[in-house]
Amino acid sequence: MTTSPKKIRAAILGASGYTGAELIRLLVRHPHVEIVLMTADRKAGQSIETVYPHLAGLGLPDLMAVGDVEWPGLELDVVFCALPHATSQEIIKGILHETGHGFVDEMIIERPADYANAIKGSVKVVDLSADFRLRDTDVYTKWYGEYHQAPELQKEAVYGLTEQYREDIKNARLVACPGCFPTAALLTLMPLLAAQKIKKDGIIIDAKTGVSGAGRSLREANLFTEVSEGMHPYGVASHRHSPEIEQELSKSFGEDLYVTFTPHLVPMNRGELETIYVNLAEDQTADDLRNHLQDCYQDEPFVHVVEEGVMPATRHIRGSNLCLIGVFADRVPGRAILVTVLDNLVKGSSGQAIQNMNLMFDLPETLSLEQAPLFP
Ligand SMILES: NC(=O)C1=CN([C@@H]2O[C@H](COP(=O)(O)OP(=O)(O)OC[C@H]3O[C@@H](n4cnc5c(N)ncnc54)[C@H](OP(=O)(O)O)[C@@H]3O)[C@@H](O)[C@H]2O)C=CC1
Ligand SMILES: CC(=O)N[C@@H](CCC(=O)OP(=O)(O)O)C(=O)O
Repeated sequence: MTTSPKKIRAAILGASGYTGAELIRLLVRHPHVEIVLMTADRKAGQSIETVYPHLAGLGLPDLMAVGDVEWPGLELDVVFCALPHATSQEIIKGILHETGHGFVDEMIIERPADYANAIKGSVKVVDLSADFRLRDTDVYTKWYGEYHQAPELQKEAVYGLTEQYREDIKNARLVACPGCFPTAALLTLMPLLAAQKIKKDGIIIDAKTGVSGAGRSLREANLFTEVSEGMHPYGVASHRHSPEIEQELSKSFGEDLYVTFTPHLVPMNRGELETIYVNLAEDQTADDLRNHLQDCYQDEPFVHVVEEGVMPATRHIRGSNLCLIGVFADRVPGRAILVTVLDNLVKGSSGQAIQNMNLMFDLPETLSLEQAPLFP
């Protein structure tokens, strides 16, 4: 007689948000995961089908306020944190505190007993927010405008760009999933810079994103009337993803570098497209870049380099964990243009988070992420 293995007990903090809903959509098909806790803020107390009728009939727990959670007895194995940045760090600090590896600071953890015995020593945290992505505390303060509440964990966290940091992610207890724009930019540029196929100077990342990237909170700037039938840049020369992209690219290249990064909001629900302009290194051609990227990603389940002449588009990745990369020669000598697409709510956040969780639990990386994109 075979016994079925015990399921991974998962919590989704911020389950009523866009990335939270996407975690639910994907995880309910995961053969080894059971969602035992879901939290919300304004929506606390409601059932998930009230908030999201598309998630009806799945037998999920109701949404709770974080402060009302009876942590003891939950015996969580993994916590997905899909909360706004700055909110995540305090809660994660509290959760990891009681594992015996945490860093005690009674001034900051006001009610550590709330978490006492709730969490097993082996609990793992997958954070979707920006709180643990930047290594340097001062850089975090500069770009996010506040002091970090858990600087030790900031140093400990593993940057969750799966294809680059797979081995570190497997052994991590806290993974900081990259932002959606950095995911596309880094998957495209890190292998090229590491192999010195492109120059470090003059990299331009022109990004377009769907409106769900801004989250579900009501913001004037995201009203239908503000967004439909037009497009506009935002965060020009000041977007928080610039230092995140530079941190990782500098590591790949081995020297500090800067990028010009400009995101644009376009009237679609989800999806992201980056057109990236680079200067080729000596003796390199666009074909060399394509061949190199194809070699790097040939065994990857989710990152694909399209054949010459094929144009990646957001409709090719919608609802999937795919990232597609196209490489084109510029007519300006010595330059190339790369086009990268992914779904901000899947590979750009929740899908990548689950990919990382699979690694952290020694499971096949593709579990619950295999579905093809929704097309047309
Ligand atoms: N959207 C995207 O494409 C991406 C988002 N991310 C990051 O993921 C995280 C979640 O984003 P997203 O899902 O878009 O955001 P949403 O605004 O859609 O959802 C935020 C969630 O957090 C809850 N929440 C808000 N404030 C608090 C609080 N003070 N305490 C406890 N819970 C709170 C909300 O509850 P309620 O609804 O009840 O108010 C909701 O469940 C963010 O850090 C974001 O930057 C990363 C990559 C891509
Ligand atoms: C349309 C829109 O606003 N998109 C968000 C990107 C979402 C994301 O990845 O943000 P975090 O770094 O906070 O996780 C933005 O540009 O800030």
